Amino acid sequence: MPLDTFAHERPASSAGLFELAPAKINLALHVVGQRADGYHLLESLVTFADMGDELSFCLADEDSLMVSGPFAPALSVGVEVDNLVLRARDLLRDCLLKSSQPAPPVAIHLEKNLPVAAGIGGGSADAAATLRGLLRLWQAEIAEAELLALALKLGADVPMCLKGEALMATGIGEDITPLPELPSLALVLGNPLVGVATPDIFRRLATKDNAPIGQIAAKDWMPLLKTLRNDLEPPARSLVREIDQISNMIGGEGALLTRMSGSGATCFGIFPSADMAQTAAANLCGQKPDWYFQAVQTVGRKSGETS
Ligand SMILES: C[C@@](CO)(OP(=O)(O)O)[C@H](O)COP(=O)(O)OP(=O)(O)OC[C@H]1O[C@@H](n2ccc(N)nc2=O)[C@H](O)[C@@H]1O
Ligand SMILES: Nc1ncnc2c1ncn2[C@@H]1O[C@H](COP(=O)(O)OP(=O)(O)O)[C@@H](O)[C@H]1O
Repeated sequence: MPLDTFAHERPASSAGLFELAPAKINLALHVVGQRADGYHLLESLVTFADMGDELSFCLADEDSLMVSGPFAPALSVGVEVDNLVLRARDLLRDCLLKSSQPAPPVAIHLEKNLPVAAGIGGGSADAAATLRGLLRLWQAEIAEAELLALALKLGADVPMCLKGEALMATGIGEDITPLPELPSLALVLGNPLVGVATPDIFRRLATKDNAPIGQIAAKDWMPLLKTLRNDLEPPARSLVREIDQISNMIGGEGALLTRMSGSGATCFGIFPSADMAQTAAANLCGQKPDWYFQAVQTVGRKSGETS
């Protein structure tokens, strides 16, 4: 028997300890420099959706990972060993065994609801949810700084996904300042289902020392967000021509603002209300049934409707 079994069928029961791996949304992303190792220095205003991949964890006789859901097929090639869920499990187990904490075999089920290589951090969110879930399942303890360091080994976005709250990320994405004042927003996410490799987009950047976001002291978030950008948008638009189209389609439904998240190709629109976002997503699905459109509400301070 292989150590990790991998299948796309939903298991008979997905009972077990549950973790949501919410979609990450970069409301703004400024590239402000580059480190000697090639990683880029960012300032990014990040929030998280109320939906995402869904993971469950059960103690078992042997380790396994089962993947189901609409985007499971997108993970089918070569990801049996590379899956960030397995990398997170193995890294955490190694770390716990060093402090003599037990980390017995576990059956993991991943319901892949988020498009893959889409700029909304599905893999990073899965890795973070695995760390959170296994710590609970194994009733293990680890200092927060050590956990964040472990998360960073899995990817620059994994520490922020561990937090799952509105925040400002600096450094390569790992320096996190919570932004509890950021309101909950009604968004529509749209993706043409063209996967984008993050390194390709960073490589195509024309300028790496762009104007920073700087101090945030906002009361009126919409005017502030309109002054901010995603510096990865021009290189992504030049690579994936559908980004123009999807952004215009979301804008045409009455969004107050449209932007791309992360390295793309997912674009989002901010809508005045959850009802308007739901209607817009339904209209967009009707126009392009083969693309991905999803209305979401982001985490954050509840402040009624977006102005
Ligand atoms: C661009 C962002 C914005 O939130 O999101 P996604 O588009 O991936 O969702 C992130 O910075 C992605 O973070 P993550 O996907 O965890 O990146 P990693 O696995 O650590 O790195 C993948 C590759 O992206 C590039 N990279 C990543 C982060 C960064 N600050 N500078 C970089 O240059 C490097 O080429 C690296 O080899
Ligand atoms: N559980 C996972 N979910 C998604 N992608 C994964 C996962 N494990 C490994 N990957 C790999 O990580 C890469 C980035 O995926 P993802 O996190 O979805 O996109 P992005 O970095 O654009 O937000 C993909 O090319 C995929 O092969």
